[in-house]
Amino acid sequence: MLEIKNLAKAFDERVIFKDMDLTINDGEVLSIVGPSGIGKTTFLRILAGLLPADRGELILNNEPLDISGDRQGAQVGVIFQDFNLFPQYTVKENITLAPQLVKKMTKKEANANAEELLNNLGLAEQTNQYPFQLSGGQKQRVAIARALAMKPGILAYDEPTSGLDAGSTDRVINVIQHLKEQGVTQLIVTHDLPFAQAVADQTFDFGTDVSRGGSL
Ligand SMILES: Nc1ncnc2c1ncn2[C@@H]1O[C@H](COP(=O)(O)OP(=O)(O)OP(=O)(O)O)[C@@H](O)[C@H]1O
Repeated sequence: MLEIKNLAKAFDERVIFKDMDLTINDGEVLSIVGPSGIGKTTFLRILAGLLPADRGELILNNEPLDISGDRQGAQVGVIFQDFNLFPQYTVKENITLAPQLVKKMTKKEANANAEELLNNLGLAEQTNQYPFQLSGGQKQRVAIARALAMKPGILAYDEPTSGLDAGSTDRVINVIQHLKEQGVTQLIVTHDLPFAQAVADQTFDFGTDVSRGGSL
């Protein structure tokens, strides 16, 4: 379960959002919608531990997450729009490197874990390929597998259907539903309202469900 309490962020005195309260239960899919420039990516970067919040709490499975913008650990898995795969490594290496370095998994454990994830995500044939050899949808699923390999408490996506055709969007919906059945808690930032309606148990409107303006 992720609990967000009284979270606030300003850039140079300009309050992007404040009084943000939200709870996502285990295995739930939450979509975050709202107009361009309203603060969705800023929130995602705070959740990912890449940007500091000015106040508030993030509590994942009863453990407080650091909100200083310098978090260690991989409690939140994020799939960014450009996927950030390592171009010089194969699909399997992309998925097994961090678990060995950060989670201290043995190579054997990391490989077994990667193979299971690749099978589940329909990527078995791509195991030894490099990112440049993959389609956009395949790259995205590798990014999902890489995030899941770190066994995060929550998986978050930034605009996962942007640039995808209808068939690929359906595939993303299937992957999210499959992970939901396995109990993975997921948060999705999206502009795509039909997609949000198709996958989400709960929708948070960043335009209306947080306060902004004034001072912190
Ligand atoms: N590092 C920064 N310094 C100052 N202002 C910033 C910074 N990052 C974002 N902003 C501002 O914060 C506001 C929210 O931006 P953000 O990218 O979070 O919006 P968004 O809802 O994700 O938009 P979009 O849907 O277009 O991606 C914008 O006005 C943006 O200009």
